[in-house]
Amino acid sequence: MIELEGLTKRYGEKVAVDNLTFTVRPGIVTGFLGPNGAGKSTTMRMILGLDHPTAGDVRVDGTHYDRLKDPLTDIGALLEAKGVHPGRSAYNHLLWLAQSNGIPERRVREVLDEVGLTAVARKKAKGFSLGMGQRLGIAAALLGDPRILMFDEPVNGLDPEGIHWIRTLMKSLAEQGRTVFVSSHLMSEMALTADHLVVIGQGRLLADTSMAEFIRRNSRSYVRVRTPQREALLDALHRAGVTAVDGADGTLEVDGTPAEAIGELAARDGVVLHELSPQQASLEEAFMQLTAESVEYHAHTGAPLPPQQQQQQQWGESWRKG
Ligand SMILES: Nc1ncnc2c1ncn2[C@@H]1O[C@H](COP(=O)(O)OP(=O)(O)OP(=O)(O)O)[C@@H](O)[C@H]1O
Repeated sequence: MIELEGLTKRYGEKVAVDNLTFTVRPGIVTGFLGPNGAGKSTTMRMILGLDHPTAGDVRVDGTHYDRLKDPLTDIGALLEAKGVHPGRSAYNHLLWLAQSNGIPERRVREVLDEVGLTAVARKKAKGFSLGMGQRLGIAAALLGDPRILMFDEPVNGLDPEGIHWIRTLMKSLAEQGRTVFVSSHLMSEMALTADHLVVIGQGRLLADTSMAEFIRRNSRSYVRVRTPQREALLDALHRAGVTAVDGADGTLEVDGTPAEAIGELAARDGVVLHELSPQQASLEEAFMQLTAESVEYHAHTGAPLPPQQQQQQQWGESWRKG
C-alpha cells in the first residue's frame, strides 16, 4: 500500500500539494487524475523520497521510502523525466540498475522481453523514440519485480498500439495482486484503465472514489427538449407525472423518461417541439467540472462563493466522503 497522510509541499508561496490524505491499495489500478499543475508529479516524487514534504507523511508498505532496504524490489516507478544516459544501450542501462540494486542479470532479459525491446536492446538510448524511451522506463520500473508500481503519465507520446499495450500491462499487474498507481490528466484514459480514482486540483483532494461509482454518478442520461410553448409542455409533462428542469439556453431537461414518450405527450396537447434529443453527460465534462470548482475555490480564497459554486463545492465534499 501507499499511504498519504496530510501530505503537503510548498515551494515558497506556492502550495503544490495541499494536505493530501488517501491510500493506494493492492490488486487494482488506481488512477491519479488532475489537470496540468495539479500536483501529481510532486506527490509521486514525495512518495519516492525525491522531494521532502513540508508537512504530513507518506509511507510505502508502512515505511518511508528512504528506509526501504532494496527499494527497487518494493516499488518501481516511471517518472516523467527519466534520466537514461544517451550513450548507453537499453541493456546496459538496465544492467547497471540491476547490478547496483542486487538484482540478477536474467531479470534484465526478462523485462526487455516484457516491454518488447529485446530486438533493440543493444542500441544506444539516444536513438530511441519517445515510445521506446517510455518502454525502457517501464522496464526499469519492473526490474525489481516490485509489489508496487507507479507510473507518471505513462501514455504520453505513445501511439495507439503503445497506449493499448500500457493499459493491458497495468491491468495485468493489478490482477497479479500488485498496487498500481498511475497519473493522467485525461479522464477518458482513466475510464478505460482505472478501477479506483483519486482526483486532485490545485494540490487538494477532490475525489477518492471507485471508477464504477464515478461513472454511475456522472453517466447521467436525459432528454433535452426545446419548445416555443414552454408552459404548455410543462403542463403536459406535469399531468403525466414527468418532471423537467431548466437546461442551458432556454431548454428543458427531462430525466428518466424516453424521448418517444415525451414526444407523444407533447403531440397529444398539440405542443410544437423544436428539439427532442437524448443526451449523455461525458465523464470528461464531469472531471472538468470537478476540477474547475477547485480553481474557483482558490481564486476566491476568503470571499464567499456564488451559490452555484457553493453547491458544486459541496458536490466535491460528497465525493471526498464517498
Ligand atoms: N521545484 C519547483 N519549484 C517551484 N514550483 C514547483 C516546483 N515543482 C513543481 N512546482 C509547482 O507545483 C505545482 C504542481 O506541479 P506538478 O508538476 O506536481 O503538477 P502535475 O499535476 O504533475 O502537472 P503536469 O500534469 O503538468 O505534470 C505547479 O504549479 C508547479 O509549477
